[in-house]
Amino acid sequence: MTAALIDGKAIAKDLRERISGAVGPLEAALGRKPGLAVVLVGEDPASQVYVRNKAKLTRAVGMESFEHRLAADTPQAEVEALIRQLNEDETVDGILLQLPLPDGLDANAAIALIDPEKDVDGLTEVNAGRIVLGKQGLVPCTPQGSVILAKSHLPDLSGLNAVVIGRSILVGKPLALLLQSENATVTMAHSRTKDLAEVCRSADILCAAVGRPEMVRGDWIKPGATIIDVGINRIEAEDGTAKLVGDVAFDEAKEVAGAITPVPGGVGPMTIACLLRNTLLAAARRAGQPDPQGV
Ligand SMILES: Nc1nc(=O)c2c([nH]1)NC[C@@H]1CN(c3ccc(C(=O)N[C@@H](CCC(=O)O)C(=O)O)cc3)C=[N+]21
Ligand SMILES: [Mg+2]
Repeated sequence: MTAALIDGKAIAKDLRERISGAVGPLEAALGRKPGLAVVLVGEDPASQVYVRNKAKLTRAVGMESFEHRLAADTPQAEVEALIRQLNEDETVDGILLQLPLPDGLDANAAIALIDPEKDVDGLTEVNAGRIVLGKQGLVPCTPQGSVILAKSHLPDLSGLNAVVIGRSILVGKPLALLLQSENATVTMAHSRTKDLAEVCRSADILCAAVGRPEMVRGDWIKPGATIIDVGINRIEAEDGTAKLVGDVAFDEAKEVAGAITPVPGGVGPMTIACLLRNTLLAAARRAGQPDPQGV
């Protein structure tokens, strides 16, 4: 058996095109483009690539991109002053503080300052609380993208067994809640879970978000299951070059699963598309406009 490939790159492109179509009418209503501010502290090369891609795709859908690059030794007070300034800036609809921050900086204290209506990463207590309460808010991008990919193959998740490995604040925890709100029966597994392989074998939908290269093996997978691989791990290939792999051993998994997301080209591109979607929603809501439809 060979699994169907869930093409995150194509699904993300399609979502960005629909976002792009909604930006024009919103721009007319606002009298300006929706704006996304990205704050990058320090010089982590992987973060720099990611921030550059985001800025390019933000402009490609017709939004304004504001980039703020601060030195790795920037004092906490200066990071916080920038966030306060972006909160006040009417042309900024979304604020993304690129994580992790360099050592010595307190990410939680900085995130807590972000205006929840501009919190396009969905990391503030207000937006986390809204997910728990089932209220409308801004949902973290990677979990949102993961659910869109799962539903692209399985439109109705109702009654299915979903297993999420990983319980991070950015991904695992909100992903489990979103799957539950789709009426899946959700198990939140993690590094201390007993008989993890056996738990995974119960999954109709298996989401791996642990950050361990190829940890999930083929024999952990129920035949026909849908696999959402959230991991993006940079490892050294046999020939010494760098390559990206997920948290799932793809070549083994594809022989057993019904459908699987590749890495790269799976959840990663969806994360960025959902960030743009959140920026669009934040811009509309801040202006008292209805949520754009069809995105
Ligand atoms: N506050 C915050 N929010 C984030 O969402 C956030 C963050 N900080 N810090 C860093 C991580 C990383 N991240 C990625 C998103 C997309 C790809 C992506 O599109 N990857 C491509 C491959 C890119 C390549 O080739 O390197 C893919 O999977 O196909 C990767 C990584 C978001 N992050
Ligand atoms: Mg864990």
